[in-house]
Amino acid sequence: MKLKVLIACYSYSGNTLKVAKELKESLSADLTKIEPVKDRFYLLKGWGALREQRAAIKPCTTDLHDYDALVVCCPIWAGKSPAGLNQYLDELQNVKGKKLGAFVTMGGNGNQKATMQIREALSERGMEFLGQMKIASKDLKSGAYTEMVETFAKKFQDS
Ligand SMILES: Cc1cc2nc3c(=O)[nH]c(=O)nc-3n(C[C@H](O)[C@H](O)[C@H](O)COP(=O)(O)O)c2cc1C
Repeated sequence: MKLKVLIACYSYSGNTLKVAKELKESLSADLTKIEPVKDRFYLLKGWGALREQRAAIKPCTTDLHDYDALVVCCPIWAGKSPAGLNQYLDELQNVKGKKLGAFVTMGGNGNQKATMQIREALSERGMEFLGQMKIASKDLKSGAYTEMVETFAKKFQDS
């Protein structure tokens, strides 16, 4: 069965959005952009993420009523997910019983907690976690991310 997938993408400088657009093509998915109402200075971005804060976001698709699956994606900030992304997770509706995936883009290759944060927050609300992907800047530069996207997409094609 072909899943109807929503990709919810937070991207500050475009890396995550670039990957999200490729996944969108691969899955014929819809894409909604998560954008903060206010931009914050670099250090406050990191601090908000580190402290698992919330930050107001502009209207976007938060109701999963018409979807079978959700892929949440964002950059890593201070090892974690941006405050606006955390806010988005809180605002999601009709998540129970739906499939979930998460991916992050990041400068380095560290032990990043963001995909776990997304998984935990939404598994608690009854979503079924299908998989994750972590894309480093070097994967974006070399083009290796394309194959990673195809492998990740398969989890949503075969369900
Ligand atoms: C405030 C801030 C904090 C960051 N913290 C990390 C980090 O802890 N680890 C890491 O690997 N990259 C970190 N980065 C780099 C971004 O995760 C990386 O460049 C990402 O691909 C950006 O995605 P975007 O272009 O979609 O915003 C940070 C970037 C910013 C702006």
